[in-house]
Amino acid sequence: MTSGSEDPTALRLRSATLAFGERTLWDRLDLEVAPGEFLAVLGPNGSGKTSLLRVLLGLQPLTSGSVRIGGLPAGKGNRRIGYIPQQRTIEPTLTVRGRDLVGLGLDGHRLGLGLRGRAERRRRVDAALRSVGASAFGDRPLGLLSGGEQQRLRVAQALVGDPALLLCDEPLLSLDLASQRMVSELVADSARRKNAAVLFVTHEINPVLPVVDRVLYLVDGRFRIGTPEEVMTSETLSELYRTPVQVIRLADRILVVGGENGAAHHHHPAEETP
Ligand SMILES: Nc1ncnc2c1ncn2[C@@H]1O[C@H](COP(=O)(O)OP(=O)(O)OP(=O)(O)O)[C@@H](O)[C@H]1O
Repeated sequence: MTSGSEDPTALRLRSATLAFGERTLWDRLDLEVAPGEFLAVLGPNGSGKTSLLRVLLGLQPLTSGSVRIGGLPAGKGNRRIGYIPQQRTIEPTLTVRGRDLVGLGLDGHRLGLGLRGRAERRRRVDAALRSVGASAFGDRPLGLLSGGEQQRLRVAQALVGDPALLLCDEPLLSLDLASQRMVSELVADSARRKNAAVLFVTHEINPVLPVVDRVLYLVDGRFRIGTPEEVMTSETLSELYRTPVQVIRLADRILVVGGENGAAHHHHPAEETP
């Protein structure tokens, strides 16, 4: 846990509202996330998931309310935050190596430019590559790696600076089911080891279900926060979507049928289990 003088919460939103013009993305959101906690952020397209991460990164001011990261106001370049941005395809011609990408996660960390600093930088990058099982391909050009391998490196980049808060924006998109599980577990294990809190934006709860502590579900300005058992019910989701939604539990999976976003659960064929 954190020392006594620090804020015991990794992040705290109080009555946080974000609106663009007439459109309110979320209204009076109260959220506290503890160190080591894994929060999945769910919701249909345009419900404000990415905007929430941008607020925490200090890139987007709130319309009203307050935000604190480890007790401090959100601000740009916060080294306590690790960030996995929404995935872009890496050009196959990109010759930058994985370890260079991971090293970018140390920019802004004052390790010095001398020999000592360079050695320390290398030691940390090597450790981060090892922690995601990427040592074998860390020296290969990024563009030639598979989606799952690239995603491991993005996780390593986000973790190399030892963040207290890890923000992940749909890191599972376009990965096959096995890679989705692998990346989810990697993020959860690494964060838990360092007692870092995780906000994990995803369309699909199933790959993260085994590691999720709580869910924040955003729909059209409304939201619910709770354990998956509390939030992922027909009653709660029907209320949120204001239309009948059926939640079906099938073995260890949750199927959501109906709701304006019902189809979103089938947008990404890679996410479906045979
Ligand atoms: N700076 C801005 N000015 C005006 N509108 C914005 C701004 N930033 C985001 N929006 C709008 O807010 C809405 C929410 O966007 P956001 O990217 O947060 O949604 P999301 O839940 O992450 O969606 P997706 O699942 O599609 O990624 C969108 O309709 C977007 O166009």
